[in-house]
Amino acid sequence: MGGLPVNSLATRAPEAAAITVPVPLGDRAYEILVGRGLLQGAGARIAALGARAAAIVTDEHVGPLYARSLAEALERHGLRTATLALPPGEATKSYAFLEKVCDFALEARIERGDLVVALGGGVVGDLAGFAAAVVRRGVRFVQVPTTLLAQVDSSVGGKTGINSRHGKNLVGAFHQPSLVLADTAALDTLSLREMRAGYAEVVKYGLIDDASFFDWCEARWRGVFAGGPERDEAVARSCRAKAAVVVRDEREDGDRALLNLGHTFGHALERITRYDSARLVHGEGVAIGLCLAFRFSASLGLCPDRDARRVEAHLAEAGLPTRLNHVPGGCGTVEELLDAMAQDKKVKGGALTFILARGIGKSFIAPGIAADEVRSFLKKEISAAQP
Ligand SMILES: NC(=O)c1ccc[n+]([C@@H]2O[C@H](COP(=O)([O-])OP(=O)(O)OC[C@H]3O[C@@H](n4cnc5c(N)ncnc54)[C@H](O)[C@@H]3O)[C@@H](O)[C@H]2O)c1
Ligand SMILES: O=C(O)C(=O)C[C@@H](O)[C@H](O)[C@H](O)COP(=O)(O)O
Ligand SMILES: [Zn+2]
Repeated sequence: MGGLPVNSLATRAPEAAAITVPVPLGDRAYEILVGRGLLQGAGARIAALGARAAAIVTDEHVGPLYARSLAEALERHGLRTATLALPPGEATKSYAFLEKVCDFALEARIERGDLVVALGGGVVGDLAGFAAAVVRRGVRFVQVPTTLLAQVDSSVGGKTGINSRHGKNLVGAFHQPSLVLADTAALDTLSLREMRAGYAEVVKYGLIDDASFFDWCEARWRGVFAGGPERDEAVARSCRAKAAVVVRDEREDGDRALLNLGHTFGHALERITRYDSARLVHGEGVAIGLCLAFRFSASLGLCPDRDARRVEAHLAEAGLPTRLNHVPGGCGTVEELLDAMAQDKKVKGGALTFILARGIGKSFIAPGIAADEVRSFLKKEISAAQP
């Protein structure tokens, strides 16, 4: 990783005050720190965990921007470091790259008391977190999320894993990080497409159970994108919402499934587009999935049409795809979509579980949804999309 990092820590403003969101999970409790410029103090904060070495896992976009300065900061605090930069994109969440990350951590002599540090988006976080869960049957890890999606969602809660040809995230483990450091200034270098994708997961929290947060999103979303105080507020509010769910149901025996709102459809679309980030990224699948979940709820007579329209209008206003015909290269057939959904982790006794809504902020878990209900809804969605 040659050359000067574009966002060298040396050129940054002094460390800003952090908003702290606690995740009180007993002996695995940890803190999420949110703030502009937090990477500046990352060396001290990570060193305080007491490790002697850190294996930094990043990708080839994020590495040149932030990895060298993070490694130097850790080394200044006495940690030995090694850095691995992986190809960016969803296809990297695979068996092949899991092996590479595990071997890298072992070659770096990462012991159980040491750290894997995931520096990047959700792809790096899920993959490196899973490697940390299985190397030596579990080493500690730190999340340093650098996308909006990773800061508001994937870095929190301990779901780690990779994709399989059978479906999304089908191989993985629950493994909580020891610390999450979300420097919201890191989002200044993120593409607009990826900001939008992450924003879909922000909106999701409002739709699940916080209508006033959805109102706030409608009024303030431009500040989140522009990097105003709204950005830190959106990240912190999202983390608080997610932490509250994770603390009451860490392993998704119940309520945690609410965080899957929009994902039954979204994950099916990711599989159909073969995890090709050029066609569809996770947050875009979630945006379409949120709209479908609301329209499906409305079609079942559960949710007012006007709420479904409001969800779609807001996501479209923020530049996100909202319909099946917005998937570049096509969304597949109804049967292909149903086939992909059949591998969803919420399936029970062969029947689909959906997260549906009675309105904005009124989502609920709906088990036992008949495939025929979904089939006729998808047929209507696809035929409505035909020119
Ligand atoms: N574990 C969970 O609870 C959870 C939650 C939500 C999503 N996910 C997973 O997260 C993944 C998606 O994560 P993502 O949206 O962060 O995608 P990503 O990790 O692919 O990152 C998106 C792109 O942005 C680039 N990038 C990252 N940070 C950057 C920065 N600061 N500046 C410039 N470029 C930057 C990356 O290189 C990549 O090209 C999916 O695999 C999804 O399944 C997991
Ligand atoms: O943390 C959770 O729980 C979520 O469901 C958050 C989702 O945004 C995320 O995409 C998660 O990876 C999906 O989990 P999965 O169990 O459906 O694979
Ligand atoms: Zn998600």
